[in-house]
Amino acid sequence: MDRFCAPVEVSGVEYDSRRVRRGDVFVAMRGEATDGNRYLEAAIAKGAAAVVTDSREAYERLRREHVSVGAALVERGRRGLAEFSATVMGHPERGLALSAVTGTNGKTTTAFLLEAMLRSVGRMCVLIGTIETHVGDEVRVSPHTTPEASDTLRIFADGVKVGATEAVMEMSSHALEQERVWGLPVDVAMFTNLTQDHLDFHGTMERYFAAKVRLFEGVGAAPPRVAVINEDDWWGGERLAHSSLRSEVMLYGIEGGEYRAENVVLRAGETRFLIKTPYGDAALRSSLTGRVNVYNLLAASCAALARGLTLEQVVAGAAAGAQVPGRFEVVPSSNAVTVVVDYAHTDDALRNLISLARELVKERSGRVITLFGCGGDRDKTKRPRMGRAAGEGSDLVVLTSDNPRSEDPMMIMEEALVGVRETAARCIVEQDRAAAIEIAIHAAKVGDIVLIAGKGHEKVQILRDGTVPFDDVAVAAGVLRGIA
Ligand SMILES: CC(=O)N[C@H]1[C@@H](OP(=O)(O)OP(=O)(O)OC[C@H]2O[C@@H](n3ccc(=O)[nH]c3=O)[C@H](O)[C@@H]2O)O[C@H](CO)[C@@H](O)[C@@H]1O[C@H](C)C(=O)N[C@@H](C)C(=O)N[C@H](CCC(=O)O)C(=O)O
Ligand SMILES: Nc1ncnc2c1ncn2[C@@H]1O[C@H](COP(=O)(O)OP(=O)(O)OP(=O)(O)O)[C@@H](O)[C@H]1O
Ligand SMILES: N[C@H](CCC[C@H](N)C(=O)O)C(=O)O
Ligand SMILES: [Mg+2]
Repeated sequence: MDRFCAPVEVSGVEYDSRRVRRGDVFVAMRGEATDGNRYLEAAIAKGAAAVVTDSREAYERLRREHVSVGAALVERGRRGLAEFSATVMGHPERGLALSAVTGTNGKTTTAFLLEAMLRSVGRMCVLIGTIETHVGDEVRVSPHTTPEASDTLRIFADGVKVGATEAVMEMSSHALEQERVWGLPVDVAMFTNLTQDHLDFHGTMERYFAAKVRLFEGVGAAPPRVAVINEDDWWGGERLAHSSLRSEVMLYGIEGGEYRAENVVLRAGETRFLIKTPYGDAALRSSLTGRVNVYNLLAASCAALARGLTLEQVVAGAAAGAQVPGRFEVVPSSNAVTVVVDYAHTDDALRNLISLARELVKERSGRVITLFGCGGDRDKTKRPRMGRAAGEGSDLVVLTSDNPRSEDPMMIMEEALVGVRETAARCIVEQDRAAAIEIAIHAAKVGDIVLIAGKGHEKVQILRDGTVPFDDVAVAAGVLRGIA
């Protein structure tokens, strides 16, 4: 890396020219949609004191045309962003013990559970993930599941300031691949599972897996001290656990694993099992619903043990962990129809969700009605797979829009319909999500369950013409009130 060629005092580090403030270092990075180097002048006009760039051409231009602005050339923008941010902020990452979770599904839930366990023994935490960001008791919005390094470090710094000692964060495959997490010293790393998603970005399952594996190799930092891995998942048990890990390994599962759930009892609003560990066994109870949450509870329990909690503290913390917004969230109603909002947006998650619903309605001979859509500007190959998964277990499918983003919603639904048509399920297609929710709930009879999948906690719908407020729980509650 070339050194700054002008002596500068800097106040902060920023990678988006639109957010630069006077005295900041602007890190210009080449991206997929655009190139931060196009915005050098904009950043300087806003008062950038120095520019770090990953483009030699831009660096030369800076030295010629902006002699009063500091300049540095780095090989990779995101690494530069992480390293400059950590230096400027005085290394807040060193003040927190970091637990990180990756995997296709279950990251948010596992992170919430671990945070609840750590809090239950009085440890103050930072939490970074899809739904929201926590700095101790303060709740902030999360624009991304895993932020860029400068944003993460700022959150960490705020956490350290208010006395946090632990951080729990989701590390998405995008973030691992792009090295948004460069230099973060992970103490405990968790792998939940790998099933198909994001192939638009990663291309193949092997490359998607390779991105997840980076968490266990260390991204610009030492490998994690402890690796917590789902042994029942093929990619976890057969591949990751057998790779050359340099961490202490904790394997969990229901079928396998040294940390194992036995005598599993699943009911609506209650999950109980015996957690068997090398430290002894304990009865664990949680208000979360479904087999997938047994896995999330096991992952969080292993991580909490690795962070020094006793098994008694872990089970007490699991009992204290509350509902995760938009994850098997039952919409309150006085009606005899059960309506559930869930964030299932892959075929695997839909299949798990539907089989859980099927179990729950079995005794009362109810039907399963599944509403879903597929996100635009995301993996197209998962659309027919999601359609097939929805159709296979449901009595009725209501196919609608999720977040179409820049795409034509009708085209997205056509692609999903291909999969539904391979099954025997009856299918109603309604592009307007609110109208579709109404159709699904009105189609339900006493004893039925209506699954509203895909958007979970989200409070907006992203359409081609803009982003509009939208909340599955609120819409469903409104429909239920209307028929109460
Ligand atoms: C595919 C992807 O991950 N893209 C993210 C990535 O974009 P990129 O590297 O291609 O950057 P770019 O948009 O080309 O811009 C290049 C640079 O120019 C800068 N810029 C751009 C415009 C401008 O006016 N000024 C300026 O300085 C940008 O800030 C950036 O530094 O870096 C950008 C800056 O942080 C993100 O906004 C962008 O998220 C897009 C919007 C996105 O939708 N990301 C999703 C897919 C994502 O990351 N999701 C995962 C969770 C997925 C999951 O596991 O389910 C997540 O961690 O949130
Ligand atoms: N351990 C699990 N295994 C499989 N499916 C799961 C698991 N946990 C949750 N799910 C399903 O996946 C959905 C999303 O769960 P969660 O938000 O915890 O995952 P995530 O990995 O954070 O997802 P995202 O990458 O979109 O943020 C849930 O609503 C549920 O349907
Ligand atoms: N983190 C995931 C969330 C998908 C949620 C679903 N509602 C959609 O918009 O596809 C993604 O960005 O792919
Ligand atoms: Mg998440």
